[in-house]
Amino acid sequence: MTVGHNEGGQAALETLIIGTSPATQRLREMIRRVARSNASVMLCGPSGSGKELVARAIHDEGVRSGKPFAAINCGAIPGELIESELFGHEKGSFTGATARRLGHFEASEGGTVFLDEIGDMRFDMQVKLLRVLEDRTIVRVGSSDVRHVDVRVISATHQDLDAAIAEGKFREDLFFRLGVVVLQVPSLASRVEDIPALIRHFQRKMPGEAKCRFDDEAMMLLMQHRWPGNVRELRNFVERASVLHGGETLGAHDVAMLLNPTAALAPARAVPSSPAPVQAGGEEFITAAAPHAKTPAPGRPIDLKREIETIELEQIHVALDLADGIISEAARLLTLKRTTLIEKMRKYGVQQAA
Ligand SMILES: Nc1ncnc2c1ncn2[C@@H]1O[C@H](COP(=O)(O)OP(=O)(O)OP(=O)(O)O)[C@@H](O)[C@H]1O
Repeated sequence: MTVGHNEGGQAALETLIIGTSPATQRLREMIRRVARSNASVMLCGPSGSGKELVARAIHDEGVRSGKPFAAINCGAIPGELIESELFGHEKGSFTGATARRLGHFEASEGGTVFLDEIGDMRFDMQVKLLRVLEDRTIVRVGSSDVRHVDVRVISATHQDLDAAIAEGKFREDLFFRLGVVVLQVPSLASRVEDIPALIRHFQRKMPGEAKCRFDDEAMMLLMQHRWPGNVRELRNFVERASVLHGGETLGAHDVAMLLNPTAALAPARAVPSSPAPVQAGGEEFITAAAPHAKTPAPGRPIDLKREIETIELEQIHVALDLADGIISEAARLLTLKRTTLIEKMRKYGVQQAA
């Protein structure tokens, strides 16, 4: 469960939402506009794209900034507890309710409640939330007193709520109430120009770690990666790179390895997840999965040569690990001539084991 309270903190939007891509500039502009109003905002976007950060930014930029901000992950709270989490309960209202407890709506009076993963909210709870949005009142569990609350509601989802509405799992009237303004938070793949600035930002936030640098090819590879985990994945990548390569300048092959950390665990991990060994020309070899052969994002060009080189480099590392660095053995696994493998290793700057 994610619950956080923030008593203000007026960071400039540019230092909070990092990036200069057109998509990020538009997003900041929308944040400024909605922050001036009190309207309910629904944030849509893939996991790790920064929806919670945007919710905090809307709160911090608006008149409620000095008041509490509570973030609640609706998907992480058991269905039977969510009502009490949000609206509170009276002592003895259910087993375990040993004392009266304020819910987040009352505790955040004057501020903002951020309901993350709203698509996971149970249908019966959706009805109760709708009443809060319509009347601005809550009723604690075990009480009949109706209490007025002054709270702004921001919600977020990475799910297709249209489909959930069509299947009868999400109330359409609640959707309209929650999404007076619907903001799309873009995926990282659709704003790759932000990547260098985001890397610097995350490096600054890791004061204990020596920074690593990325050469031009490494940066190009980072900008071509699909980032299925979005900014969260990039943050984890920067952390991994700093821990393993602090103070170094990384090239494309280092980045390829860091982007696919399980390859470094071969043979213990990479091989079992690969398809079973197959026989070809009387020789057994491993058909390794192609971890970077991903579905392209709609409308984005694919640099096929670079994709293939990334996969090739990863598989060279996997084979070398499997072969304990013995090049002739790695070449056999890759069904390459030894000299061809050495040529490829030179091309990618892969060191031969001492
Ligand atoms: N534009 C940005 N500038 C700086 N940091 C960012 C940006 N976007 C996202 N982040 C960081 O990326 C991480 C993931 O963001 P966040 O938790 O807000 O994503 P989310 O969309 O709410 O994810 P989920 O759907 O899984 O809850 C956080 O550490 C957040 O601070």
